[in-house]
Amino acid sequence: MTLTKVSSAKVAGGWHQQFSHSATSTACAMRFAIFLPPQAGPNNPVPVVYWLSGLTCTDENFMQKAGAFKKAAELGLAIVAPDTSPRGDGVADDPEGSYDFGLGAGFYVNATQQPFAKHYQMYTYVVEELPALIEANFPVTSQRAISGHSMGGHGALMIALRNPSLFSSVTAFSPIAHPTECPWGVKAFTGYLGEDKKIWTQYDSTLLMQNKSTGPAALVDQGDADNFLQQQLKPEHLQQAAKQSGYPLTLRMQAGYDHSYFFISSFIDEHLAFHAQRFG
Ligand SMILES: CC(=O)Oc1ccc2c(C)cc(=O)oc2c1
Repeated sequence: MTLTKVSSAKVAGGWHQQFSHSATSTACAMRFAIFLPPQAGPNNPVPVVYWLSGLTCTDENFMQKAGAFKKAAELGLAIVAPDTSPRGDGVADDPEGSYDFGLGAGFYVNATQQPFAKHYQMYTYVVEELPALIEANFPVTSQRAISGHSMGGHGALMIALRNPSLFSSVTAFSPIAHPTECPWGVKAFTGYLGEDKKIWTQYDSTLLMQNKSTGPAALVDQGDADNFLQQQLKPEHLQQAAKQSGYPLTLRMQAGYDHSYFFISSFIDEHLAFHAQRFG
């Protein structure tokens, strides 16, 4: 598999790089960003934290705004940030061009509906194709954790819950915690997965957590001044699910924080430390 280097810059003693490659799962060129800490090398492979971004984002938002590099360098963690949807000529978009469906809004599911099914296979891309590519081409171990924001927080929780042997821990900022019961989720799942709500359940963190008493340790931070909290995010549903099943979830309400990267940058060090502790 050929990787094309798009950019490279030294940061925090390590390297931030962007690559594009031809992806099989999404049948198009995909771009991702990677941070390699200074200690990563052929004789010292490091664990990887996968970061899933939110609506409208690309591989760039987290890398430019989260302020994660110094802590990741200190802890010896690589970070990989994929794009949030397939893109390019021939990739279907929302005919209305909205920000919450289509390009930049893949929701980390495998679409079954036309015209999205050909390219919108973000679940397989993130769970299978990207980690295989990263582990074949960079000095990393097969130890993985996953984290994300909003739509990406939904993706991180859902992917960790469905793949407990692949991810040792999961953290999320402001996740869309119960997508089958909020407007963003209902719109995306109807468009990508169709009307059958039974199919939706496999992609809903709250419904998955309700039925699991064990799995990757989970940490969720949610700002209480987030404009999307009540209508879209519903973290209390996730907490109730964890209470019901006994799942190891820590949900922290953070006073005064909103939905932005100011919030993420305030707590990202703690999320990286949470993952590092579970890598051991
Ligand atoms: C860079 C940035 O602020 O990203 C951002 C802004 C808003 C949202 C919303 C509203 C939802 C989401 O899933 O992600 C997201 C990301």
